[in-house]
Formats: sequence, C-alpha cells, structure tokens
Amino acid sequence: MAPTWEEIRAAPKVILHDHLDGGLRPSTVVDLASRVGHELPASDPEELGRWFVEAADSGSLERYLETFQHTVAVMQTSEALTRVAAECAEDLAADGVVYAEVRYAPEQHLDAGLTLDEVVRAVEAGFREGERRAAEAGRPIRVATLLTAMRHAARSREIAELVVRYRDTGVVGFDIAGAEAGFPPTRHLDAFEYLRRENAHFTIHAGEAFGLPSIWEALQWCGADRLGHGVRIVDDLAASEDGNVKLGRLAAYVRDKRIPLELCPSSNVQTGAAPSIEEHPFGLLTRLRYRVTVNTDNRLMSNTSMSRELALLSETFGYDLDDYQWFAVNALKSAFIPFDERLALINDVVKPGYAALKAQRTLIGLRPVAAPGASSAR
Ligand SMILES: O=c1[nH]cnc2c1ncn2[C@@H]1O[C@H](CO)[C@@H](O)[C@H]1O
Ligand SMILES: [Zn+2]
Repeated sequence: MAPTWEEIRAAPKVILHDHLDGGLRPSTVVDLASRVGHELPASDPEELGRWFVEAADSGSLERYLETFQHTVAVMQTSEALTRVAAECAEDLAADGVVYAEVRYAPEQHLDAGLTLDEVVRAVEAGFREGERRAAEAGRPIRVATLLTAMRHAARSREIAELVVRYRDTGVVGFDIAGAEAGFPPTRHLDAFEYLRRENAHFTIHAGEAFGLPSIWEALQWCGADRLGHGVRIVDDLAASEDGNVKLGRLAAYVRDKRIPLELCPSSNVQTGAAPSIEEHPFGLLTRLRYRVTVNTDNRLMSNTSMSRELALLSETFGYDLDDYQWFAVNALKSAFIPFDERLALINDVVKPGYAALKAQRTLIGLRPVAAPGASSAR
C-alpha cells in the first residue's frame, strides 16, 4: 500500500546524512547575503531555489559542490550560523524527523575571523534553539552534530580533535567530504587513527564519485563505522548464472558486518552516481538486506526533504510503512549517540509512531494492514 503524503509526513523519520550548509532556506540565503553584501545568482528566493537545483544537477560531484560557495559565504558569523542551525532543526522536525545527525565543515566558516571553537559553539546554540522551537510546536526532534573535514585540505587532525573536545556537548562524530576522486580517505589516516584511539565515531564519504578502492580504504585502512553514500558497493555485485546476485569479497564484508550505508537517492542522481531513481541501487541493496538508510544529503541543492525521498522511493520500489520503519530503525541502530538513547528512540518514538499510523489505517478502514508477522523477520 503506497503511503499517502500525510502519512509520510507524519511517520517518524531518522536521518544520518544531511549537510548544514546544503539545507538552508532560499529566503535565508537571500536575507543573509544582502546583509554581508554577497552577490547571488538570483535575488528572488524562489528563483534562487531553482538556481541551486539546476546548478547542482550537473552530473558531476565537483560541479555540484561549486554551488556551496553561496551558502558557505553567508555562514561566516556566529549569528548566521546559529540562525541556520536553528532553522535546520525546525525544518527537519516539521517534516517529521525525530532524530538527525547534521554535518558541516567548521574550517569553511572562518573567513570573517571566527575560531573553530566559536563556529562549533554557534552551531550548537542554534540546534538547541531549533530543538526548543520544535518541541514547542509539538514536533520534538533531537539533533546531533558531525564535524566534517574537507578532504582536499589538511586540517582533518585538527577537526578530529574538535570532535573529541565537543563530544559531550552535541558533537557525536567525524566525517570527511568534498571531491572524492584524487583525495582518498588514507590521506587523513592520522585523523582516523587519533579518533579510534579516543574511542570516537566516524563516517566517511566513500563510494559516491569514486568506486570500490575508496570504500575499501575507508573501511579497511581507516576503520569507518559507516559509509557516506557507499552506493558504488554495487560495483562488487554480479549476476550469477542462476539469476542470483553474487557478492564480491568487499560487498560481502559490508553486508556481513552490517556496515550502514547512508544512501541519498536524489543527490546521487544529480552528481551522476546513479542514472535515475528507477535505476538507483537502493532497491537492489534493500532487497539484499544491506543496512540501508534513507537520507537527504543536501535539501537545498536537491529541493528535497526526508518525506520527499521516501515518497520517491515508494513510487519507484513500492515501499510501505513497514519499510519506512525498517529504514528508521536501521538508522537508529547506526546512529552515533549512546546505545541506550538509540534504544529509547526506537522503542518510545519510532515503533509507537508507526503503530499509531497503522492503527489509523484500520480505524478509517481505508486499507488493509499487512498481515501480522509480515515484517517481523526484519
Ligand atoms: O555528497 C557530497 N559528497 C561530497 N561532499 C559533499 C557532499 N555534499 C556536501 N559536500 C561537501 O561537504 C561540505 C560540508 O558540509 C560542503 O560544503 C560540501 O563541500
Ligand atoms: Zn554528503
């Protein structure tokens, strides 16, 4: 049964991969740009929103990433960072996201003289404010932070230390992002080794614009807990003669170890990592029971939301509420907050939320509910 848009919006959703500087409201970009005198490609918010999507729709990660110059440029003061973070939490909560890990690269917000610590504090203040407003609006959310280091730069060790410094005040993990080809994860081995010694968590953007070697390095050299995208693990899958899918060694490792894949369907189509939603490996990876999660990556550049990504996946692969619940539970199992807090979100928020939605269906008698036990194997 295809969920209605209202059901999708109401469903408790969990997101692990969302960039703060890729999720601004177009109106906020316009407003902040006028204050700092930054010239934008369009001054009308609607037109600017369209510009971001069209410019990002480039078929290349490098060109997609160029659009971030216009968001990063307006995120250079504490006030701007706090505002953007608060609005991010509010927007995710309004869309029914109950837990989010949001990432950004502190080193990109130093142009007007802020220190790395000031950047982190400004963003954390914004997330707390956004959480407060969301709770007040009756849509509680918890937002945790991942600090990203840019893979072409050389500040990853410093950013890793920042993660450890703020691990008790909102920051839960580390990531590297930016152009993948030519910038392998092992370039930042020092940062990853440091984090492992500190018992800290990290994910790595890998297997998006570059294939298996990037995923292999991220896991086997660097020790990543999760893969940002990781979608090109399908390069290690082959159809065998009996019609089944044969897993290569790396693909088997990823599935056996339950390595979480932070899949971002719309973003992948824009950067050329997948030809279309229909041909996106999401369907195959889900069928093969990888630890798949649904994510937005950059809501502004893809004009998307968690609800829209789920709606697209339902249209394409026929997913229903049980599948959404599985994606949400997968994401919480893979989250970087402590185990007891993950469990509490699963048992007290996600499961009751889906149970209520399904009960509503029976109540209004519109549609049958899947037979009991149909999804219990998950
Ligand atoms: O999908 C992606 N792949 C690689 N890098 C990305 C992606 N989305 C955003 N960023 C990069 O991460 C920085 C910090 O948030 C952004 O400024 C952008 O350059
Ligand atoms: Zn990303």
